[in-house]
Amino acid sequence: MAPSLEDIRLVTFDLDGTLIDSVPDLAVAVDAVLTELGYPAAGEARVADWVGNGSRTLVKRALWHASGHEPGEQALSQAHDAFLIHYGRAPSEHTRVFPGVKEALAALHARGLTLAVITNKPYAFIAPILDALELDRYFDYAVGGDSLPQKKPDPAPLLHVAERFSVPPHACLMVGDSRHDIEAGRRAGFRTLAVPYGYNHGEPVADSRPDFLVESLAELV
Ligand SMILES: O=C(O)COP(=O)(O)O
Ligand SMILES: [Mg+2]
Repeated sequence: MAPSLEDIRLVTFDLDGTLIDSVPDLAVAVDAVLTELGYPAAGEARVADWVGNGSRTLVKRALWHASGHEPGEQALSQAHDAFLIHYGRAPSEHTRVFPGVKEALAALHARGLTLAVITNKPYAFIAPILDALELDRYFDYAVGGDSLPQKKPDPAPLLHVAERFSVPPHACLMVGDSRHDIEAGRRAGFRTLAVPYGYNHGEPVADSRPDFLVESLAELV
């Protein structure tokens, strides 16, 4: 049964793994960094396991896997800078919108709900990607992983958006693909909805007990 959104006024969406399949472009950038450092490419399947805690953590996991030890802060910073340059060159070339997403966003937007993106991805990449995939028109606001001192699973980015639009948390819904999204939503007092098709680190998102679970966001229409 489709979740009832009757008293929901604000919907916040995770980006990577929920709205967009971004791993193909993330993997190109990660693999470019690894290759420059003389390591073998990691490939999309591994990169998908490493996404979700922000770009610095993504690069840290890639270096750790390649070298067999935890990278030092300086080496990590250099590799992360290189990643940002590579990813910034083509952040949406092979990235696709998941099925059902556009229909759901269009329908919710038409109903007059406020829609926002809350991702752990750096803020600078959000607008270029949303523009290129023609999703920008649906969103009123976006928060990146570097917009505030805290990122998901901390509830702060969610509470920031609720406050920005003066909507009480119980009238807000967080939509995501991973435990971090559901945990952030629960801690913020939002209702939570999960999709099972994203990047959830081998841990079914149902295990984090979202209020709703849908196979596709088309079920929201
Ligand atoms: O880890 C990232 O860079 C982004 O992940 P998110 O959009 O799923 O929050
Ligand atoms: Mg995600």
